[in-house]
Amino acid sequence: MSVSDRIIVPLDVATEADAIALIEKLPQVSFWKVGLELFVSRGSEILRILKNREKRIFLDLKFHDIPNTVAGATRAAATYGVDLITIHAVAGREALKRAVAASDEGAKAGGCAPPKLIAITLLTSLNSRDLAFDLKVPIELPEYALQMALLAQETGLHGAVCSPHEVSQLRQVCGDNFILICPGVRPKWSVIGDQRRTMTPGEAIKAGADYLVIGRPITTASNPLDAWEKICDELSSIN
Ligand SMILES: O=c1ccn([C@@H]2O[C@H](COP(=O)(O)O)[C@@H](O)[C@H]2O)c(=O)[nH]1
Repeated sequence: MSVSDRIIVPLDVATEADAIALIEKLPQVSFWKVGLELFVSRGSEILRILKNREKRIFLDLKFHDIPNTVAGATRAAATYGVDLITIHAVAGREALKRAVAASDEGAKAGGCAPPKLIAITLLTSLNSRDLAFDLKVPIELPEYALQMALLAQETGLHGAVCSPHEVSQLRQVCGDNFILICPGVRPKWSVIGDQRRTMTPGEAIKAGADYLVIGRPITTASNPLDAWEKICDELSSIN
């Protein structure tokens, strides 16, 4: 896989027209992420658009609900023939197990390959202080992220989303076949914004990430293609 195939760019926009404009500005991007904003505002049409253009799709709707609802949502999502689907690990063991079974059912119904199911460990917009004082979770953040990843692995999910800060430990414990995806990636020249656990693209890949999700540093740049190429150059120069 080339370095550019390891960068997933989110379509965090409100309309298909804005999404298509972005896709056309960045023809080299092979992997796009559809998240809550676009899916809630426009529904599944964007998935058809991306498939027609032979793009890979990360459907990042972060399901978090009771087991029956998570299973139903995963079954429906799996009918679209997307590559990756996210579920919050904190939905719990039963919800994760039910999602695994439902994903196969959905893919069968849709006549497509089943997606890889990816657990959210802890949002990259949260830091240790948020975890301890606001969420009242009494364990250290890296240990919490690891436990969420292990729960996902035990229940049959294929990978996890974590920040670049935890990825090396998760790689060591979960092994090479567990897909690790890192948002919270910021080139040195970009603005950090609402992300709290960040590293540069090179650092995140060196730490063990399979894929990087990089949005605003590319999508809000005055020239998105230049920003994308700068990041690809940084990644090509690491050994
Ligand atoms: O823990 C998480 C899980 C998902 N995301 C998503 O990734 C992108 C990041 O975009 P940036 O503009 O690079 O911050 C965004 O779509 C999030 O919904 C995440 O950031 N952290």
